[in-house]
Amino acid sequence: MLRWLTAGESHGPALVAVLEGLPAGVPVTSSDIATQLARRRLGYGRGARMKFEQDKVSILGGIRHGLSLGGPVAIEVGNTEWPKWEQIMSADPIDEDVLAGLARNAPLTRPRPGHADLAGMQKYGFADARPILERASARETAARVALGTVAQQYLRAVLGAEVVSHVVSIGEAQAVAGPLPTPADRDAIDESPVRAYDAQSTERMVAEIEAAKADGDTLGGVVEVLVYGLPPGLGSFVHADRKLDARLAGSLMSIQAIKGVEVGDGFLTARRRGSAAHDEIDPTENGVSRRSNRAGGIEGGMTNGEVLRVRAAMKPISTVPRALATVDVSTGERAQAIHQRSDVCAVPAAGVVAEAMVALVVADAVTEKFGGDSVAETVRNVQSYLAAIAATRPAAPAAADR
Ligand SMILES: Cc1cc2nc3c(=O)[nH]c(=O)nc-3n(C[C@H](O)[C@H](O)[C@H](O)COP(=O)(O)O)c2cc1C
Ligand SMILES: C=C(O[C@@H]1CC(C(=O)O)=C[C@@H](OP(=O)(O)O)[C@H]1O)C(=O)O
Repeated sequence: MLRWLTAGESHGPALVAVLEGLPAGVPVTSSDIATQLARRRLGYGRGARMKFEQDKVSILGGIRHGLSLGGPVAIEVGNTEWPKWEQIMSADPIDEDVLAGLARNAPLTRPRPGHADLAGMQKYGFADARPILERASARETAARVALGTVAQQYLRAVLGAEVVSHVVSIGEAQAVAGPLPTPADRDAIDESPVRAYDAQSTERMVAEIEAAKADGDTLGGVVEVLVYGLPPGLGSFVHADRKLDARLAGSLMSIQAIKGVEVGDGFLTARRRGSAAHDEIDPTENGVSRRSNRAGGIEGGMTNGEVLRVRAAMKPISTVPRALATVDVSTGERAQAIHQRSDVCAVPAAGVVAEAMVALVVADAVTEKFGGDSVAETVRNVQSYLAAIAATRPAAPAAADR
């Protein structure tokens, strides 16, 4: 079993992340993590903060000389913005007069519709949105991406599995239909400013973001995550909390601003007849083959050996420059919601975060199925299972379209 936790605020000194349950021998370096964190920062439509802030990675425990030790892995992602916020976000009490003199510390009393502000202020008893937005902020996703990097390294080491993501739509700009991207397409996707798979979609999505920005508006969209190289049988049908599709949906939905999740063809499948909804199976000389992968690689809460395919829908950013109507909680009067700087669209970044969440959930399911205190032991267990099911394994994953 893998367990993980993050802590830290958006403008605090650092985010911290802990991953427990990882076997010994997984290759991980701080530069692997920094590379993934840099991918999360990219993307057309992100706000000013992405340009001037850096993610400062330190591995604090669980790794020695580039390999995991079997104990909890602890990672710190420093917020380089911290010096500007040191007094406002100080853990220790600060002199009231000093605080009162800081313009940035003025209470935020005009909650943004769509953000955590108002319900959070009510729930935790604050008259200021600052203590709410600091933790609700998607800054926390940097810690998730750090953990996801470790999970991806584990999946690669024990199964040779690879996680890929791309942006399917931004606002009304939808990617053109075509074959699914593979791990070989990863660099090309990252070179697209919106992390779309083809140049034509990139151009339309960039134009969509530019139009929203010019209108003082924001945008959401849909990302897709694919995992190549998974064996059949991860997850289970036997109980609600062991179903892999349910676990993937929950973890994707836990990403800030994600409001919908699809497994395989998802909502489209609901419109089809049964004869056109499933993936027919043929025997082959060395295993089986499926004619399609509409199920997205999951049947009965378990992987079936096809490419795992899930989508997550992100709502538009709620800090809308053309500010939305709200109430000033200090006066009870009508007001316009807080707006300072903000992202116009963070869908490309959300795809990188979604990769991390999928990697963590799948890695957890792999530890359950194959156990092992070291990578070598897990690999032995994987090999023995694969040999036992050789006759009914997919010989080659079915082709599917985006
Ligand atoms: C990568 C990423 C960046 C985000 N950037 C912003 C932002 O700049 N401004 C904003 O208001 N919301 C942003 N959000 C969304 C908010 O964090 C989110 O809407 C808020 O925490 C409320 O949670 P909910 O939308 O899940 O209900 C971002 C989300 C992600 C995943
Ligand atoms: C800092 C990050 O994202 C932040 C997520 C976020 C939000 O409300 O979720 C709001 C913005 O922060 P600020 O209000 O300080 O400009 C984003 O920049 C990050 O992703 O590293």
